[in-house]
Amino acid sequence: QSVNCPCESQSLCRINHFTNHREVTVITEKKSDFKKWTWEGIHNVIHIVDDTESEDEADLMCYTHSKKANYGILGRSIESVLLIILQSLVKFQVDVTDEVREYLRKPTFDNWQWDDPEMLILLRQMYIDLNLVSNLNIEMPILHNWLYEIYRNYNQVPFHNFKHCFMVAQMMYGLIWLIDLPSLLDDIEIFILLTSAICHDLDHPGYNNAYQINAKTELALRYNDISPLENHHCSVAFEVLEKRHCNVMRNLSKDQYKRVREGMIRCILATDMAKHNEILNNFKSCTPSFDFNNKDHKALLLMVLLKIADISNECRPLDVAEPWLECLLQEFFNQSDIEKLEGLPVAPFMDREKVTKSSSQIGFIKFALLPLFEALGQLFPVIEKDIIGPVRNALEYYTDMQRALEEEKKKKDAESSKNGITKSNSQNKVPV
Ligand SMILES: Nc1nc2c(ncn2[C@@H]2O[C@H](COP(=O)(O)O)[C@@H](O)[C@H]2O)c(=O)[nH]1
Ligand SMILES: [Zn+2]
Repeated sequence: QSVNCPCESQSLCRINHFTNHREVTVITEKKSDFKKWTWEGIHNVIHIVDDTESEDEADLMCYTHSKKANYGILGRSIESVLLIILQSLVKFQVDVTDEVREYLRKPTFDNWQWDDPEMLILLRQMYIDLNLVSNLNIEMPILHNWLYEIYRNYNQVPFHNFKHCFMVAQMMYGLIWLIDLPSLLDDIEIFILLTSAICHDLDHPGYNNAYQINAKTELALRYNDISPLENHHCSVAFEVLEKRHCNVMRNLSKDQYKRVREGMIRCILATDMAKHNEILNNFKSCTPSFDFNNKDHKALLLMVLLKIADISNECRPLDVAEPWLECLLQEFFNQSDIEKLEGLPVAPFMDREKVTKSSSQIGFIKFALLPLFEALGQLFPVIEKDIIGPVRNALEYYTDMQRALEEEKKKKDAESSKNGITKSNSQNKVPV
């Protein structure tokens, strides 16, 4: 399912067949606006608070010369990054209404109604409304710089992009309020949860760990095949945070910084689905006697919360969740197409010949999603109605869809045999 890409950069598009073409067109249309912006002009407009001016200049310039490998430039033109920065600059001045602040806490939040600069503003609002800005003494210009940098470091791939980062953060934010976590955890733990959610897929290339390992990519070699992607996301997160002008932790004590770093590393590494059952089983064994004074229990809780936020699309309304599934399948198919071309192993759940929306979701919801959500529900029954309920509905929806597909296949098979076509000749396969 390759797409004719309107942009000129064929080499990037080979990797990113599924770039958001609407956005590409919009950006191409707006390209002329950017002619008047010079790098120097941009640099003056963005109030970067930093003592190491020359380093910043180099950082900004890396877009034009692609000095760094990937780091958020996959499938994205320099103009698109600038557009976002400029729009956000204007919008960061804007206050978010009480109505939107309330809506932002709901799992029914619809990301498709919001553009990227608006999402940056909403992320900022989360830090404000959780009192992290005031209690952890986060300076507003630094928070802005950090958010731009986060935005820049997500690639424009079909699923693991900035919108996914936003949605995971938004679900985490919703859970924090729904469970009333500020009454159970301290500011540092809340900061770990939200910041890990924002950083957890930084610079994702759109190809999973299996691909990294089988294709012996730079990341697999660097991390010895051990969660290469999650190690990379985490490493990029701290690279960004280490820049003085982006260091939202710069007013924390050494001890607080250490806690944040340990917590974020633990949470982000936990998002590797290969560790799913191990983490779930550990969590289930501690929930009957969960103790908020026990460090290990709390560490597990934080990991489970991030994992839940990460895979939570199916607890969204159907019109929000289904486009996300389409994005995920696009990314899967993109990978399996390349794997076939390169002669690498192809996972059946990524193969366009074998997978449908329903087959993909039934297994995932039954065996990965629900067991995890229900384990958290044991500890916090308050999530039953708004979080677990919609997942059960989604399972029903996809089960019906699968049944309908099978019925259709049976009918077609019967028709074929009536017309003398043998079953093995039939092309109407229902993928499993
Ligand atoms: N079949 C589905 N797989 C899903 C869905 N949501 C997530 N996932 C898988 O889990 C990982 C999550 O980790 P991430 O950190 O990479 O985002 C993701 O890559 C998918 O493989 C879903 O709704 N259906
Ligand atoms: Zn993710």
